[in-house]
Amino acid sequence: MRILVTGGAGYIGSITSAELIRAGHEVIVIDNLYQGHRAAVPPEATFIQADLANRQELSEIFAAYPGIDGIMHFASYTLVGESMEKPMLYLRDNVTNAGNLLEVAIAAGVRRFILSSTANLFDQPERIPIAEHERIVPGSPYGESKFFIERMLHWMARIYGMRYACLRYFNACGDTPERGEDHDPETHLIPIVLQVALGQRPHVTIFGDDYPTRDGTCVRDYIHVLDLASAHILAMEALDRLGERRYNLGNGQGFTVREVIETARKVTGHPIPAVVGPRRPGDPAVLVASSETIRAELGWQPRFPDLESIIASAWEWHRTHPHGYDD
Ligand SMILES: NC(=O)c1ccc[n+]([C@@H]2O[C@H](COP(=O)([O-])OP(=O)(O)OC[C@H]3O[C@@H](n4cnc5c(N)ncnc54)[C@H](O)[C@@H]3O)[C@@H](O)[C@H]2O)c1
Ligand SMILES: O=c1ccn([C@@H]2O[C@H](COP(=O)(O)OP(=O)(O)O[C@H]3O[C@H](CO)[C@@H](O)[C@H](O)[C@H]3O)[C@@H](O)[C@H]2O)c(=O)[nH]1
Repeated sequence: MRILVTGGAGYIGSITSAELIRAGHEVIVIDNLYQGHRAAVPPEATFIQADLANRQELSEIFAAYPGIDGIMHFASYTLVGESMEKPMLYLRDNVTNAGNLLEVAIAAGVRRFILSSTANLFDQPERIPIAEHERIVPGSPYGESKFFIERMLHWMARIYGMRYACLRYFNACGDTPERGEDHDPETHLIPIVLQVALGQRPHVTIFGDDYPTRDGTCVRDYIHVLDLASAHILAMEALDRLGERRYNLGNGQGFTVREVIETARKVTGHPIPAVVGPRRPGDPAVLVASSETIRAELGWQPRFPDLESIIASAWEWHRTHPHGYDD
């Protein structure tokens, strides 16, 4: 298939692009390099530097590259914490950019779409692990923006026959030997912890230790980026028979912030000092996925179920790329 990947110079998009190419698909990447890196885009992919805010330019791209079979939409503002400080970047820009993309794609006849959605749809889960039928309560403007895009897709399906899957990732992490997580500023827990191990930060700050969890720190479900990539490819290849789907994607096991730091100490052999700070607004206490639906419907199986192997894969990339793609 000829797949358009928005955000394909970013962390998850670039690794998924490489996996798509390995599976025999053709990849066209659109990225404005706001967070992405040109060097992360696989050399076999076509790269177009463009901003989804520019609908005219998007139309020109679809005209220049006819016959796109499907879209994987990763490009987004992505941070829960930032969305509590700059809500309109999320509520306006994330939604408008997705709307531009969908409108142009539909006009060009594209009818397959995979959305990077999020666990942040579930701020107050009644049951853990969280299944797809859990009540949706976005935890932040970020989560709300993804929920709105999910609803947009629903109407595009009803009105234009769009086939789509919303993949609600829990915490993406881990790297491959060639590509890794390199954000500026970095806000995600695992890369921050590894920057401490590299001597680039004096310590990691734990955002709150008074949550109702086993050690007082937040529990998250950490899923390897290659397992996310395989879910995207399986879903894209199955969309014609699936129609309209939402899948929660995680390992089904939760780890506290303290457990992540402890595992990173074991993997790196570094003491990784940690200090406790205040809670970060927008963070729910516990997010753990039930991924039974995608396992049953698509035969998806995570290849990296344990935290130690996930952190080891991230450590390998960070150790060999201490300054990320700038090395
Ligand atoms: N990292 C996670 O744990 C996680 C969890 C759930 C969902 N997600 C979602 O997955 C997707 C990818 O996340 P990531 O961690 O790889 O983020 P990322 O920031 O590494 O990648 C996003 C890419 O999109 C590009 N981009 C942003 N706005 C753009 C625009 N207007 N036009 C063109 N390109 C633009 C950026 O330059 C970047 O390369 C996002 O949609 C995010 O919300 C991520
Ligand atoms: O310096 C840090 C950074 C993070 N945390 C905590 O570590 C956990 C994980 O945080 P982080 O790695 O920033 O990920 P999340 O905020 O959980 O968000 C990610 O996971 C969401 C789904 O759960 C996605 O939607 C987002 O895009 C993605 O950024 C949270 O409890 C944070 O409070 C710390 O204690 N200290």
